[in-house]
Amino acid sequence: MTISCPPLCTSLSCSSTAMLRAVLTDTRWSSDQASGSSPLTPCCSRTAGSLRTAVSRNPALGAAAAASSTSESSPSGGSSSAAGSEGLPPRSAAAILQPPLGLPGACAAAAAEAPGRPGWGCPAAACTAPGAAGTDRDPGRLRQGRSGAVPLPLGTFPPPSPHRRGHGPAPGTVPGPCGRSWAMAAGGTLLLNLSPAPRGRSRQSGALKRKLQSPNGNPPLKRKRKPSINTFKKPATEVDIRQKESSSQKSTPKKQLTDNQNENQKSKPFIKTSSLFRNNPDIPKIHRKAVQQVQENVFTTDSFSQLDLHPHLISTINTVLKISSMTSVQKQTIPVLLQGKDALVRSQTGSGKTLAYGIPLVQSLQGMESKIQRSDGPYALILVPTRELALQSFDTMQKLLKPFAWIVPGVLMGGEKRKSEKARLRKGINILISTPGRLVDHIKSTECIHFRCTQWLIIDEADRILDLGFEKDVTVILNALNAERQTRQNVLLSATLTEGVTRLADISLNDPVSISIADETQIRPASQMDGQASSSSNCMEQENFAVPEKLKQYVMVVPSKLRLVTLAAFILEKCKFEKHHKMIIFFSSCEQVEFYYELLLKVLSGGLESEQPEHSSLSSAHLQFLRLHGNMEQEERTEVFQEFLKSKTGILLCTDVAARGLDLPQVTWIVQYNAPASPAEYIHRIGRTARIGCHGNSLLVLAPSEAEYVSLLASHKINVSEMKMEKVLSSLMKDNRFKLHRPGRKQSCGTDPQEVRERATVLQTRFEDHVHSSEGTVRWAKKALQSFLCAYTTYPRNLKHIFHIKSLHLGHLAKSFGLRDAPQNLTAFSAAGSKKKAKPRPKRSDLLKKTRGKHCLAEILRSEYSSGMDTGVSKVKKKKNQRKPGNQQIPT
Ligand SMILES: Nc1ncnc2c1ncn2[C@@H]1O[C@H](COP(=O)(O)OP(=O)(O)OP(=O)(O)O)[C@@H](O)[C@H]1O
Repeated sequence: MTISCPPLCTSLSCSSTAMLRAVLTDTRWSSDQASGSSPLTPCCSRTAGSLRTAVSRNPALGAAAAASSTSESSPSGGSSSAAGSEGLPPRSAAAILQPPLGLPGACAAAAAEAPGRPGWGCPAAACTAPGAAGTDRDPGRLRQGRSGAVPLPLGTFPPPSPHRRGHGPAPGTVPGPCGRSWAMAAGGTLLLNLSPAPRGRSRQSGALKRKLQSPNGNPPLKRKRKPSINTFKKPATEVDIRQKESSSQKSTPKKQLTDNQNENQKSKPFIKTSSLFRNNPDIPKIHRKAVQQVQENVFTTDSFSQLDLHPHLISTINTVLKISSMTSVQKQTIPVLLQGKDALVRSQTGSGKTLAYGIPLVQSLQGMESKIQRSDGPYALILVPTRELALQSFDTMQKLLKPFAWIVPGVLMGGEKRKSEKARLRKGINILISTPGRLVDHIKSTECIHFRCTQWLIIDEADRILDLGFEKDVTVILNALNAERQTRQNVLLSATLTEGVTRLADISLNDPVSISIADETQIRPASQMDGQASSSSNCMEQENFAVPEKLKQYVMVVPSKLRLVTLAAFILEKCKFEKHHKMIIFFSSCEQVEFYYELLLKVLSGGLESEQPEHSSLSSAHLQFLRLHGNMEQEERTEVFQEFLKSKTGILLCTDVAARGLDLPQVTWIVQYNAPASPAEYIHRIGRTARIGCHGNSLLVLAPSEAEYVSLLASHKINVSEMKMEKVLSSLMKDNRFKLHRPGRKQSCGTDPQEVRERATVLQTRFEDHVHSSEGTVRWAKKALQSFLCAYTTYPRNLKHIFHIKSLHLGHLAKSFGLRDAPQNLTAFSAAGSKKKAKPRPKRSDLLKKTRGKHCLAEILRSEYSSGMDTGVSKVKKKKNQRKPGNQQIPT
């Protein structure tokens, strides 16, 4: 069978598509040609490069970070910590990560504007782009800024900066564009401080700013507090917290304090605990259109025996897999594939797509005229994006092949010794399941691998395989297949077949049948598809994905400072007090997973109880934490996967490595602690629960500045209900480990909001105490925070208005990593040991060439899915002592 490709479509601008087309028309595409064309790589390079350059070249980072700190624990008098939350306008994380004003070439919003995805705008262009206007690197703004303060009529408020939505103004100030403050001056005139604040004059301008913020001309209270000598050494006691809380309750607004009152404050004992509940941005009202979700009928009443299948195969399905009737996608897909046709299959998560291709594959292979020999090599190639999914698919194929023992399945997935994989390939594998990276590695280095008999190519999670920068790998694989055999049956599957896949399908599938369970016309023959090519791609552009019927979706808007305690309260509520829950929590980077795993384990699971024997009777022994991410040793990764697969309860902290395809039974809650990069990824993450007709729940945690994400989901017909943070926090009332002991206080009943806050503060203090218990843990927290910021810059351009690094408040964020202050040395990890002088910002073309910067971000994204051969990323070793935060080696 020859794959006939349609004439070259001019609308296919994507280079990868062109590559693939060339491959599929049997033009041999050299890997050299292919190598430069992955759009992801240069963008990663650019983003990470920009970030690294910005961070490492900015000598003022420490000062900038200090200015954004929010903790009350730091000494005041000119020290860092007061500014962020207690009076001065918050400094965004972008400011910390960006080059200083006035440096050559520092015009662009380096970190913030630098994209990590194909098609993102060039950083140089960003200085004139609307998104960049209003930053303090905007040349236009600078010129304007030199004119100094601009009086506005009374009551005239400046328009809020698009990137500071939801941040409430500090007392006496209104945050303005460019991260500057609008101050209420005497006489009721609003003054905009537009001075660009050159570095040498920052103290002066800071003083001016403080004066402007204080109506009586006095510097704000924070600046007048007496510094503590023993800032971080003495752990906070509950008495400290109580005093802190009561003083904060009684205190009048800062701007109304007289000097006398300030003196009183000075005499109070130093309090180390942060003010979790003050100066948080308002939680915006969630406006969401009630949308009709796309829903599919998962089940049919038709049994497998209605199909023309081998009786042993039917009995295996019934007895080994314990399945009797077909799901909709199976009913639609199996007959099509049995007819030898190509197919493009879309059906909701957990609807049985694996068997939809597995059953016809086994049926066709077992019935081949000349019996399959092991030495024939692969008859079928199944590509999947992750190792765990490879293992899972292998497991399913093994079960299906039970009665047909002469057909040998095998898996190549990285992380295993290449030698043993080669030996297995030499012996012969008839159904080869692999991740693309690992297969390419073998194509290049294993002589015995061949595809002379390969008649099936199945790409599961096809959209993911393409958008992860695997195009190059897929190109190499298709080249290898085409070189040895021209005819093949091709199948692409996913719950979210996006536009990119449709383009690939147009060129890679031969007269395919498009099967989409949610569509009204569920099966469209290839002939109809040809005539409707454009409408088909329009349908994909719309990207309305089906959501399992019994899945309840929630969203919770939580200010950055409160994220960690709220997550902890949620875990306690579901997994300790309600019990019988099995939960998956998604984070945006491997470092965060490692960090939060240790932290939650220590603080919630009673790891600290040895240090606090009085609480040992309140052990949370039921909480079983596990973690899974791409930087773990494969052996441990498999162990964790198997353990979570079999367990009935537990909490798995993971990256998107677990987002696709994994069928983990009895998962009741999916928590997305960091929002996914696209609605498609949202669908896959939540799809780890409510599978095959079961019930399930999901919770998406958003910052106030990210609340608009809800509308975005609604535009894809995804409905979420709001869950209130206060309600989640109130579950801390059930855990007396976090009770603040006040002498003479009666046992409270119900949920006194003040007591909830006290308990949240106690819990936050526990987190902070643990993080600050050693230098290693502090460094680890900073590294996790840095990786979060790095990942934050990779949101695609069309989501930048929601997830913009400029919207983040570094000091507040630091709290959610258990840090008492905004970190002052985020450069440490990228510039450690480097004594190079600050260089002018490299040109974009240079950034594209640089590989060092590329590694940072590319590894964050790709290490999750790598072949396991050559990442160069520091692996999390299995040995216990190497996992201890204190022993953590920070890669430079
Ligand atoms: N006909 C059926 N009846 C009952 N259960 C089934 C049937 N077919 C498959 N299953 C079970 O449904 C679960 C989900 O199947 P599968 O993993 O293939 O879903 P999927 O559609 O590939 O999901 P995802 O899109 O997340 O990859 C599995 O546990 C599988 O054993």
